[in-house]
Amino acid sequence: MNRFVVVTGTDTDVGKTVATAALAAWLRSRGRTVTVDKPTQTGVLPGERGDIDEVRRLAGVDGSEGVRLPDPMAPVEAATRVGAGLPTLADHVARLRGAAQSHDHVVVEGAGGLLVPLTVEGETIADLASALAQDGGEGAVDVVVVARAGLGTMNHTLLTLEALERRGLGASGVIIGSWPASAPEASDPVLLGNLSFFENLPVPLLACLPEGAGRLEPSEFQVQALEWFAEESSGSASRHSAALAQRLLGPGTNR
Ligand SMILES: Nc1ncnc2c1ncn2[C@@H]1O[C@H](COP(=O)(O)OP(=O)(O)OP(=O)(O)O)[C@@H](O)[C@H]1O
Ligand SMILES: C[C@H](N)[C@H](N)CCCCCC(=O)O
Ligand SMILES: [Mg+2]
Repeated sequence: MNRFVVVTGTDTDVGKTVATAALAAWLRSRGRTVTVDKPTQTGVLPGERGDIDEVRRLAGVDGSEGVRLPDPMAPVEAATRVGAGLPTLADHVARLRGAAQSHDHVVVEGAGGLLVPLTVEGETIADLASALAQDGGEGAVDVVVVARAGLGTMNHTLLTLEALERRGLGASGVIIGSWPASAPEASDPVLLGNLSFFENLPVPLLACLPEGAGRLEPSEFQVQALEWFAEESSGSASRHSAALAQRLLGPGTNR
């Protein structure tokens, strides 16, 4: 069973945090112990609420941060601005492996998109996923890509999948971070086309999170998260989370 789920995105602000919370809530509902980690949290002051606090609130799981920096920028630049250091890749791996000792799954949320440098040496969340995979053996890591629903997402999604592939890290699937409310795909040809694009990717569309999901009450969020990852074809998209469920939860648990 896979231990680490690395949640990356096609960009910043695509819904990684809500997707991380939804994945954590889904795993928890399946009886798994889950923790979440944000290796580099930028744009948040000490005492303010960061992405992990949001995931904690929505999904009811515990969590950790590798480093927190106040400027809303990429990690290396944010660290330079305040003269702070950054954890090394080995520091991140050690912290995450520590978290994995006491949890069935560690869900890791990157900062921005796949190739944003997280360390002074320029390593990215893709390098972190590779390091965890090497450490944990084959199949120890799932990489999930969160993508936008609207115009521009085809290019960003394909670039991200290609970059993963090039690094020998197949994506386990894609999550649409925020699908506009009230089924506008019926009247919006761009959304209709994008839905078909996502459904025909070589990797599964795992979930299509409704716009405003992060504003749901946590109890409701946790109930709905099960439906977002359900196998049935309903609502806006037919979803294919069976493979991920099997990898994360074991055989015969794809519902
Ligand atoms: N609790 C929330 N309620 C409503 N909207 C939210 C909430 N949290 C985030 N959003 C909005 O959802 C969108 C996606 O934000 P999110 O934090 O999920 O992005 P992200 O992909 O995690 O980016 P980052 O790289 O900063 O981690 C943003 O436009 C943000 O303003
Ligand atoms: C501050 C922001 N919300 C993220 N945490 C950091 C995003 C870095 C993106 C860098 C880039 O791709 O240009
Ligand atoms: Mg986030």
